[in-house]
Amino acid sequence: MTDTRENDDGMPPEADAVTCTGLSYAFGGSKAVDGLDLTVRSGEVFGLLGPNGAGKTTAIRCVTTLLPVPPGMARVFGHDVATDRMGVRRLLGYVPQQLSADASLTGRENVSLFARVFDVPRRERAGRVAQALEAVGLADAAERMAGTYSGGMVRRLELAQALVSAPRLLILDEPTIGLDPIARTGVWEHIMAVRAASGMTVLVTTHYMDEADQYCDRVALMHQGRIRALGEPDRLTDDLRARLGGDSAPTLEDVFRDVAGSGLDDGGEFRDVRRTRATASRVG
Ligand SMILES: Nc1ncnc2c1ncn2[C@@H]1O[C@H](COP(=O)(O)OP(=O)(O)OP(=O)(O)O)[C@@H](O)[C@H]1O
Repeated sequence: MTDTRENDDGMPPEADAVTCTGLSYAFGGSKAVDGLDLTVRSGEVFGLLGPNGAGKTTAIRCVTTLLPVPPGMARVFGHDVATDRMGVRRLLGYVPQQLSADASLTGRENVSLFARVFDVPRRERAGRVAQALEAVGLADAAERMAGTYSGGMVRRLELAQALVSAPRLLILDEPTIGLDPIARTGVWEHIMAVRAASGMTVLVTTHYMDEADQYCDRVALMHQGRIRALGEPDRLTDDLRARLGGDSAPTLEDVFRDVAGSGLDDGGEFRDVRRTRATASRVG
């Protein structure tokens, strides 16, 4: 029997979270995103991977409505980003690379600010703010100024800001850049716990291949504005292993080097973090 139920946004429940069809964006004459075809399924953790300059942030900014694209190129749960910007924005939580936490406010005040900006109903605000802080492990630090937080705590605070509007799609642009390995694991553990509890879809950009391998259901490998490979991390590495033969044990980074070819070095190394966020020092 056909399922005729609709969500609050009037879309059928099975609509994919993100659909990009020939998504392109140019700065002047230079194409940053060049014909991206991509589907992020509802409920999955999807990683958009690539070195500096691959076009990840530009693609994300098109999907979040921050950069204008023509109709038909990108949809969020069926809403066209060009013709239904508010419909799209209501469904999104977005954590950009740039800092969004205010050092002179407490953790709770920072999240409350977002609750007001995102129009969380007044009577629900305090509860939702507390819930978001709890979800990222900051309940005990909620009354401290954000300027006293570590880099990992600031990143989790930004996650709480995005979660307070209970988005169906959480978009994170390089959520762990500039953090030490322990803080990176902490951020991911909270992302995965929230996703497990809420079933929300997560779209994340990263150039840390190991994180994508560990946490993403599917990944797209992006280079010079185009997707070079797409699939489950294990499937991508298995395919390369089958091609290489012998005792090879390729990683996702090997898959990337294989599909990107020699052009990879033109676009920067994965570990060449040009714009390390240095979160703690900048917010303090
Ligand atoms: N505002 C802008 N004006 C001009 N060119 C830009 C602008 N933003 C990005 N670009 C260019 O577009 C291309 C893609 O950049 P983008 O930031 O999307 O890549 P990225 O994969 O997110 O890399 P990074 O991890 O460094 O942010 C790069 O060549 C970049 O120099």
